[in-house]
Amino acid sequence: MEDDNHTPTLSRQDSDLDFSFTTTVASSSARSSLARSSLCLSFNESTRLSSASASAAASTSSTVIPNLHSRPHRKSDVNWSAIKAATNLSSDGTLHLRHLKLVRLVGSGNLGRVFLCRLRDYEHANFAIKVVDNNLLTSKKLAHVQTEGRILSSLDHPFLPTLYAHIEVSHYTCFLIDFCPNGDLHSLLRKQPNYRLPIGSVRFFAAEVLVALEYLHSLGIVYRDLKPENILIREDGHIMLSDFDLCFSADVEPKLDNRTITGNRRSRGGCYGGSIQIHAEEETVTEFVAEPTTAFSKSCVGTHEYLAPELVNGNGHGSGVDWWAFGVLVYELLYGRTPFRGGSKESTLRNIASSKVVTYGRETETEEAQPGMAEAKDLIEKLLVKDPRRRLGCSRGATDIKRHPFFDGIKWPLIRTYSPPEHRGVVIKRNSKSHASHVITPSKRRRWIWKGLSYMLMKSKGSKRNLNSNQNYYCCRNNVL
Ligand SMILES: Nc1ncnc2c1ncn2[C@@H]1O[C@H](COP(=O)(O)OP(=O)(O)OP(=O)(O)O)[C@@H](O)[C@H]1O
Repeated sequence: MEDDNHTPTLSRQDSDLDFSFTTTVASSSARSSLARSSLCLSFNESTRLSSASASAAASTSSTVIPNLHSRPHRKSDVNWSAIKAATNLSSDGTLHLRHLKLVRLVGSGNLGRVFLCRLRDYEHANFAIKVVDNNLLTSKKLAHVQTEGRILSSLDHPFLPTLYAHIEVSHYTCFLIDFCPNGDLHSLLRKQPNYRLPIGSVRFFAAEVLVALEYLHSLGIVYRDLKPENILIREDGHIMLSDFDLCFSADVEPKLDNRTITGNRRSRGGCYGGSIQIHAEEETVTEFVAEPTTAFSKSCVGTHEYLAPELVNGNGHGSGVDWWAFGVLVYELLYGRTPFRGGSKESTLRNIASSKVVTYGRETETEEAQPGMAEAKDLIEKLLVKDPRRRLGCSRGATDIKRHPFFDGIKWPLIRTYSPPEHRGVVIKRNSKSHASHVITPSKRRRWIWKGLSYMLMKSKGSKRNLNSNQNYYCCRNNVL
């Protein structure tokens, strides 16, 4: 229970904080030791953090809770409900570290360590907490932490993390986000024969990443660190992009474009059948286009094997770097290696910058003849175009990539409902909402009110017909609450 006499000062809070993340815990990192690290050679002037503001940031102590009602995609999420319940019970209406219980270390990176944690009073909701020790970071890295916090707080998408709380305590910055128990795509690849995924799985993961990138671009965010290590697999088998410290923001004007497509329509020659006639038909479709237009940065950031040529050349780059990296990703998932990898990091960069075209190596004829393989290669070749002005995706964004034949048959608005592929090393929990009963949410309370109301109506009217209609109404409400 919350202490009623609680004074929200740092010293009082510190006494009941669980600072166990300061102790050394044996790592059970889901990330393989072969994971490729990101590089960062220079920074945009606009994102540089002065040491004065860095130390000011480090010394603040606050809990920043994102607006609990501004996440439409989380409306029925049990973790979100648990956070809301814990926050409502908190004496000052905010979440503190003392509300959390660290379970184990799941991984560590350049900026900090990530722990699995739970809310003390809602044991069934798992979260990941990224803990950054500001005292250990240079001002450049502190700027990255700030970027990550800013980006995380703006996201609301099923394939991106939800920031449940941003806690600044003493010299620690903590981000509470969704926990992904199935590790990352890099570790998953390394468990597969020849580090390769079947083409159906490649299509599934690529489609989800594409939708996540489209969302980021529509917010004007260029991701710049796409690689399998940063694609985490959620409990339900869907993906979650992570690691937003290398992102940069640009202007974007999402718009609806009309496009005319010509296709063939088949029709019967009369009311009762007859010969089939084929008509050439023009159709106008309205498409969502949201590609950052003014995106421009000269920083060389990312991971060697995934860097686009314009990044390597240092001539400045825009959102096209994400579409290049997307091509490298599809290639790696399909072939178990990246297309320009050389014997050293320098030779990798030389291969990327040179006009070398993408090659595929010696795959067996049977593998190459798999349905979808020709389309996958065509997609890769259209994405791995050195000149960003001619690269697929660079003018109209994800909309153009979604229409590529490799993704034929995907119903994009329904993508969240597709069953994720099963693989060795991934345990998919089909109904991740099974622990909903442990949290009393406002919507549940409303349901109880409705139940009570329908019971009262039933008693007052005494009619079976009315009872049924009330029940039906209640069921309908249930679906929309
Ligand atoms: N939400 C999560 N659920 C489960 N594991 C996670 C989660 N977020 C991060 N991890 C794991 O923790 C490790 C470090 O996380 P992350 O990459 O975010 O840290 P970082 O300090 O930003 O690293 P980087 O060096 O890539 O910048 C990774 O191995 C990742 O797999």
